[in-house]
Amino acid sequence: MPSEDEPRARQGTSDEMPSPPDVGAPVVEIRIDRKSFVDAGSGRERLVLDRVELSLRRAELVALIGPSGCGKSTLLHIVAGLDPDFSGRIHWLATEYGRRPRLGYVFQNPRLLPWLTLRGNIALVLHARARKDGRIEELLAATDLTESADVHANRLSVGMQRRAALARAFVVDPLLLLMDEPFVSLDAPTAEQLRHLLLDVWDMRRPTVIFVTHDLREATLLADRIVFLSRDPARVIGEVQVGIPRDLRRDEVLVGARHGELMRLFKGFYGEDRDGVANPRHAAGSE
Ligand SMILES: Nc1ncnc2c1ncn2[C@@H]1O[C@H](COP(=O)(O)OP(=O)(O)OP(=O)(O)O)[C@@H](O)[C@H]1O
Repeated sequence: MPSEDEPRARQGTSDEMPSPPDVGAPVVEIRIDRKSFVDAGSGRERLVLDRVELSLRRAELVALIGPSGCGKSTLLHIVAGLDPDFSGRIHWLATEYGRRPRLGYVFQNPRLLPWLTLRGNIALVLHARARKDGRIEELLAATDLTESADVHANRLSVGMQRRAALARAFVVDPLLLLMDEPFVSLDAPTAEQLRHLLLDVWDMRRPTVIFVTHDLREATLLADRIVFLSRDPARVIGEVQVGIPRDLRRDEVLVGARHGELMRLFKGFYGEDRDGVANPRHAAGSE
């Protein structure tokens, strides 16, 4: 694993491949010079993110991998504007006056309001006019939830709640979608089904996506590019283009072979035990 003192390397070498042809102009340049938290116990300041730089392009899917607790969720929060307490700059390039664009956010926990129906949860994020323009029905159909639309959220299965969270994130037609381990702790077949569903729904509008995962195979299947973070503090220690053409992502043999190749890179960063990165708790059945 590269030591903290080594200069940050954009790794890839033999794994370097050009971006997919339909990846477009830059959407955002993320530069986090420093992000720290005050430790509640000791009262000391702890540096979590240190000089993290990353840019995302239109219609690009980027996976963020790093050790548990290294600061991945913190990074997403900063990009989403949920945590303004950092030094650096989130530079939006695809909107007028550099305004933050429409964002979708899929949290680890679906965070549905239990007293509302599934449709009500999705409608909640929309203006009144947009509730009537057919997009809710479109997303319900795309996520195979039409028949459950009037069921209260607390009566939905976990898999259905995750699908509803996807529908709610996509319904605002985001320019950028942030996802924090969206399929964590699902059983392996349900998680795989949802990954494919994500690709289908993504294909309808093709937003830029950045998602956190501990699962290298999930990153290989879904992402165009994988960014690897170190811990204490988190820095970008490498990135790689996955290089699987989008129309071949369902080819299990191809994905499996590329996963094997990328695993060598992964072990180079995190070592054999990969403690806290490919934690079985997070990456059920995939390593
Ligand atoms: N509000 C907060 N106050 C103090 N410390 C925090 C706060 N939020 C996060 N932290 C700490 O910052 C570090 C990074 O947390 P973060 O949740 O971003 O990590 P992560 O990489 O997403 O973790 P995981 O992979 O386990 O989900 C952790 O040590 C965490 O305890």
